Amino acid sequence: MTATEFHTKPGSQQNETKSRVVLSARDLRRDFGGFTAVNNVNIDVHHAKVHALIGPNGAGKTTVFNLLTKFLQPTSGKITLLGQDITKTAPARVARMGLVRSFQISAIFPHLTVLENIRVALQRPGNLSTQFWLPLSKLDVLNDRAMELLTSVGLQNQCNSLAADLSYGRKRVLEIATTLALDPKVLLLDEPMAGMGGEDVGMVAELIRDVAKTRAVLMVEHNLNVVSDLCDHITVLQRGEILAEGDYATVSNDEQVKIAYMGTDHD
Ligand SMILES: Nc1ncnc2c1ncn2[C@@H]1O[C@H](COP(=O)(O)OP(=O)(O)OP(=O)(O)O)[C@@H](O)[C@H]1O
Repeated sequence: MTATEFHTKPGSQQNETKSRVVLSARDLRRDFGGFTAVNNVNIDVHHAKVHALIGPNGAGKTTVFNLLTKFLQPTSGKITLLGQDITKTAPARVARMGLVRSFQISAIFPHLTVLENIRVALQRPGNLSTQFWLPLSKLDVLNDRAMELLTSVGLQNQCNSLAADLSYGRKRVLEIATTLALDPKVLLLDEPMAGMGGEDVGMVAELIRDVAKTRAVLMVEHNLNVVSDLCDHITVLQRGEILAEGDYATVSNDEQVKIAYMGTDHD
């Protein structure tokens, strides 16, 4: 199976046990002028699960991400985070409430070391941002926590390397680690495997699996091998609306999904 073909994977069905919803969207809609990019979208993201948002180009995945993180305001609908209505809440406040979005590799400071990158990220939740005028050495209190975080993502041996010198995959791991410094309850990842080779994909998939043991992960992902291996629940979008949802076995067996992906109704 190639990464873009949607085939049934025998034995890939996973039990979807009833669990706690931490992020939900109801009747989400977003218009751009006269064009409706997202319509009637309902999503429930569960604690300790990996949820994928997939669909062909232009399906509305990025728009849904921007709506959930409040970078875009919905035309209508309701978004709830940890039981609180965030439909009209500003993005910065939503992030402080625990909904954190990964900003790809560009979010890393390339000329700081790996450890310094994490220390900078740790300043935010620790209210140390007002201490920017202090010398970096004053931030040594953060080293223990930073090393703990780096160890948890397997970057402890690169702690003194410049971020710029890391491999592409490790840069992505570092970037995810900087988001973990905010201790998110829900982590949104936009194409975390984009541009990666097989070995790096395996490393980042392992990290995401680990991260999702204690928080919800919602990810846009084009690589269907990754989706089938990693994701507990999948929402398939097409032309801004939900085409199918369920575990991988369910959506991969859905005739509408096969047609959307293959442009045909046979395997
Ligand atoms: N700011 C905007 N103004 C007008 N149209 C927009 C805007 N943002 C997105 N769209 C349109 O909304 C539709 C959904 O776009 P979106 O980027 O959400 O899709 P996507 O599923 O993320 O696509 P891709 O996989 O190609 O990134 C597209 O037709 C796009 O052209």
